[in-house]
Amino acid sequence: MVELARIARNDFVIVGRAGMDFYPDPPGTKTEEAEKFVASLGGSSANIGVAIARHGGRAALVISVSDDAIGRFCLNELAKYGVDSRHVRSVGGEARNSLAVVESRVENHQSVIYRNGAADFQMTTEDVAAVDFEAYGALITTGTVFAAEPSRGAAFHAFDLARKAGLPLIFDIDYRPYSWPSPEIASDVYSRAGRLCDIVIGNDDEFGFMAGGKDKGLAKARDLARSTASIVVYKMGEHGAITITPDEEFRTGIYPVTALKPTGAGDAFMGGFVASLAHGHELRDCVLRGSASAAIVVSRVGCAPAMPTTAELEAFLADHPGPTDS
Ligand SMILES: Nc1ncnc2c1ncn2[C@@H]1O[C@H](COP(=O)(O)OP(=O)(O)O)[C@@H](O)[C@H]1O
Ligand SMILES: O=C(O)C[C@@H](O)[C@H](O)C(=O)COP(=O)(O)O
Repeated sequence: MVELARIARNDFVIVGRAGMDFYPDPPGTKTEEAEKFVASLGGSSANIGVAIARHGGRAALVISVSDDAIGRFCLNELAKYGVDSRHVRSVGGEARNSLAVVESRVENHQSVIYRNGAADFQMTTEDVAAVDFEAYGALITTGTVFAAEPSRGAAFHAFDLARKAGLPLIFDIDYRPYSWPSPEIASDVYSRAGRLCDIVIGNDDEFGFMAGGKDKGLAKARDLARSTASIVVYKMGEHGAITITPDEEFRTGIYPVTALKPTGAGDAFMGGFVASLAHGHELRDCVLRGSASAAIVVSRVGCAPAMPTTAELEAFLADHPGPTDS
């Protein structure tokens, strides 16, 4: 385990992906009936980068995007949000950027994600070797990066280099079943990656996949906190979260809101959580501020554009009657 204090630098390097999201417009429209779509930046790692930037932190993405109009859209959007793209490589050939069509509705919600020949899987060990990890306060990885080569090897190489540079490793399990060759490989690779990390965050389904069965997910989370991780957050959507450290375990509730859609919650949670750690809040407050950030995002259209600033988060916390009992 490394010192988590370095997170206070509030300067994060994020290994993962950026994509384009399409939202059927107006909110509530079903995709199959849509005539108009609003486009915004997506991809869970990019969403986390935006969340951190909105909270006043610095975020740099280590990713590859397609060398075409969609990849350039992602680069333009990253610049607009103040997310550093100096480590982004554009890849040519047949690789295509991740594209998500995400409905702004809760009932019968549909998200369709196109990841055929995904450009982000083209990230190489050379790409990560070019990063000066010493310059950052912590590394964040979203787990889909481990689903295929060469990005799997590249992400493990980034772990090695970041660890040598003394960075805490923060892992969002981010399980996208369709990106993996099989659930067994996902479970093996996730377990290997999870054991290397200091902070592991995922929802109940994701820990279940890591453990090889939903009923074993919480035990897996506890096992990580007992053996290798300093903080594990086991999220349960509308049922809140269980936070586990080597010394304690506590439950937290959610901030009820009128949700417009279920997506983006995990990315907002991660951004709000790490930003709060960087600002020196107590662990329980970090979890609650992550949860409140997620509540704000599910009540707005989009994921990246919905991420709250710290001022918006403070205003939300001041107005809201408080989290549900856990
Ligand atoms: N409908 C909701 N209303 C308020 N908060 C929510 C809602 N859904 C999720 N959250 C918050 O977001 C956090 C992360 O949600 P979760 O669904 O577990 O993430 P993921 O996007 O990774 O599936 C939860 O722990 C909770 O605090
Ligand atoms: O991460 C993706 O590839 C999908 C995103 O582009 C999209 O913004 C989204 O739906 C994020 O929400 P999540 O699925 O709850 O992470």
